[in-house]
Amino acid sequence: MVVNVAIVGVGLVGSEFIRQVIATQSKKIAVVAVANSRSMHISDSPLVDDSWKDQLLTSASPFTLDAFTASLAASKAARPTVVLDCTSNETVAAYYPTWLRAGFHVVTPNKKAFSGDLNLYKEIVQLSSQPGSPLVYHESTVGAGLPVINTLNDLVNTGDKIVKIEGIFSGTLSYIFNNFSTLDKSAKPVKFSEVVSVAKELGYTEPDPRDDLNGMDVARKVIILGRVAGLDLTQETVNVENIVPEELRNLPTSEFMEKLPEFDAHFEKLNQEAIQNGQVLRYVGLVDPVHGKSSVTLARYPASHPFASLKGSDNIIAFTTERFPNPLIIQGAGAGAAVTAFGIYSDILKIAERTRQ
Ligand SMILES: NC(=O)C1=CN([C@@H]2O[C@H](COP(=O)(O)OP(=O)(O)OC[C@H]3O[C@@H](n4cnc5c(N)ncnc54)[C@H](OP(=O)(O)O)[C@@H]3O)[C@@H](O)[C@H]2O)C=CC1
Ligand SMILES: N[C@@H](CC=O)C(=O)O
Ligand code: NA
Repeated sequence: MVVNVAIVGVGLVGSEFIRQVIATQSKKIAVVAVANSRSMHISDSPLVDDSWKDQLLTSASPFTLDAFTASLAASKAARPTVVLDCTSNETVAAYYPTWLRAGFHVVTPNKKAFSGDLNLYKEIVQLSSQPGSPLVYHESTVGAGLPVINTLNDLVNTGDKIVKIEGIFSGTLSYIFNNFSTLDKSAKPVKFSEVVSVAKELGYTEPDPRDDLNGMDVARKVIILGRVAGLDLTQETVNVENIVPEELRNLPTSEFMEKLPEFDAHFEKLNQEAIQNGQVLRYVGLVDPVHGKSSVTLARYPASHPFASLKGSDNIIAFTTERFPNPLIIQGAGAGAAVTAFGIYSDILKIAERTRQ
């Protein structure tokens, strides 16, 4: 079945998703609406080229969630409609119950609804879990397009018992520490602030890189995985190590990037302490249902550990379960527009498949 897709948020990820749909000439997906924080463009026919960018730029329709939703009602009568949230906004995330009640499916890489208010999360699960109810997919909220949520759901739904989920869940922090903290003597030494700037330029970071460095992005992923595994995790119940120096925590984003070089020596000291012990620094998330101690920490690993040999912006997620005492491991690129859009694209194809008549 062809599904209509209405996108809120056409930045890096949203626009890459549209590019992939157009490039593959999808027969299952018709992108019919685009919006950013200022305006919206509702199209009479599916987008087939880049002209939506100009149409959105010159659109006279200001974006509001209510107006956007009302304009989708007509298209819903013709086809199933998926609202795709490609913002990182909490107000947009809090609107999912309204969309679900209106009969729209929801797909998103936005972590806020699944890692924020527990009541919102439970309401979304409840509204999307009745027979015939609209569907919610959020694969790209953890490990971008890597099949992490799907695998965890399969483990849980088939009755496996989760013992531990441990990994490097941040493409940004993986990239930063893989390059900054290495035992490879042939690698060119880099300054911490330089490697953060490159991660931002490559599109791995959150709009404000402090949302990665303060551990909140990883904590959100730990909370999402914990909740899918059946735990009522919240930001209060996950222990998070914030590595943003105190002095930089309340500055505007641009000033933060300007001042970060002043703290290069601090990060280099941490790095040298690890390296002199034959270890590297890695920023690691842990879901621990057995001991109830889920956490995010900057830890040290010896060269022999799988976390020490990661490359690029790869994520690694190890599920230890009753059936997999030797962990089931998923590894690969966990950030960047292309792989995040891939996760969204495959989620929407699942909805197209499940709504086939
Ligand atoms: N980049 C990555 O590697 C990954 C990203 N993600 C997630 O994907 C999502 C999108 O990331 P990315 O594309 O990099 O972000 P960008 O900042 O590039 O784009 C965000 C888009 O959302 C729009 N937007 C923001 N607030 C609102 C609002 N209140 N109402 C309507 N539109 C709004 C922005 O519009 P405007 O331009 O007008 O502000 C912009 O179009 C985030 O949730 C991120 O966490 C997940 C996995 C990996
Ligand atoms: N900033 C995040 C993007 C994906 O969630 C990351 O680096 O992993
Ligand atoms: Na994923």
